[in-house]
Amino acid sequence: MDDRIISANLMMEEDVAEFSLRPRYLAEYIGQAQAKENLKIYIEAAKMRKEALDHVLLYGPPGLGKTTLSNIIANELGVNLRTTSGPAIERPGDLAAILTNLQEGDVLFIDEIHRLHRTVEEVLYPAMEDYALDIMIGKGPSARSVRLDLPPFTLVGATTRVGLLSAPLRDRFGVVSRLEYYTVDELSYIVSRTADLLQAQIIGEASREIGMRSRGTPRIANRLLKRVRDFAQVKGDGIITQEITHMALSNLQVDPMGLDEIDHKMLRAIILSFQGGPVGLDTIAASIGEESQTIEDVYEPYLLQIGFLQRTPRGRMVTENACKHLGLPMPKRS
Ligand SMILES: Nc1ncnc2c1ncn2[C@@H]1O[C@H](COP(=O)(O)OP(=O)(O)OP(=O)(O)O)[C@@H](O)[C@H]1O
Ligand SMILES: [Mg+2]
Repeated sequence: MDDRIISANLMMEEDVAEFSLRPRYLAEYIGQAQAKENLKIYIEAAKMRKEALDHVLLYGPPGLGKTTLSNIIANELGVNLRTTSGPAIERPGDLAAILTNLQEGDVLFIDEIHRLHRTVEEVLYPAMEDYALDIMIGKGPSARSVRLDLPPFTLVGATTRVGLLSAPLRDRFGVVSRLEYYTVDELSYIVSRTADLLQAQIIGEASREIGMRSRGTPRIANRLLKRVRDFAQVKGDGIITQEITHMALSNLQVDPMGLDEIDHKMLRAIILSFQGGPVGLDTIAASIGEESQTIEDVYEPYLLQIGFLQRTPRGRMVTENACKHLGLPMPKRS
């Protein structure tokens, strides 16, 4: 797990604190209008029919609110939530134990569902489709399969890498929602809301400033707010002003677009060493001493989103906007 201030990944000590900042109902959940509207209807319909909600797959970059939304789904349905994750379920029997303990209508949340073991995944197919569990009794030629009924339940799966999901698993979700990066307005609102919960005083411009530098990601917004609050307490009178925010964020080396040294290093390398690209991901990774996978999952998505980077069949290319932002001339390509 990386420890950049602008990492969208959850840091260890945030785990507990994050819990209390999580919105608990759809009405408190900011942004993601599309996903929210649809879910609201499906939840209401399921409740009217007194049926389990159809299985829901949530996907999108880290820190956008997948775990939060799964909690909300259970709350709105008024059912129990059982939480686990792909890598935590080691054997088919582990999943069978979880499934047989569910009560009617419950939500089972499987985080990082793309990391489920194949053998475990196969238990899930009949469970999702027919609310049934096929178990083998005996060994060798006398082995036979017995089918157990499960209570109707809702599987909520979350993943940052939907491309790694097998087709049979993906096809068994009735509702598939992609979470999008948040707008600056939405993030500013989230920052104000979190400040309220933390009983910190923040002025509107400061919320906006933090919103702008949060890479479209609520988790980053909340983290930056907490660090800025520290600065306000020590260097100011506790009130989070725009001035304090500027000072704190430049100390944290988060630039006005929310980019940090590693983003800078990567963009500069592409511009200065590779004429702006196209250049392969592995080559970029080697030249800045990072792993390709990390670049692809963590750094690159936001740079693509803001149009600083382009993916082409021959590799990554920087854009004119990226050069402008870094104050470098756009390289001439031969
Ligand atoms: N729509 C939202 N409104 C307000 N706060 C939000 C919203 N979405 C997320 N947050 C806040 O952002 C933080 C991160 O959200 P969450 O843990 O749900 O992200 P995630 O998508 O599950 O991330 P990961 O992929 O790392 O598991 C939470 O603390 C939550 O308070
Ligand atoms: Mg999560």
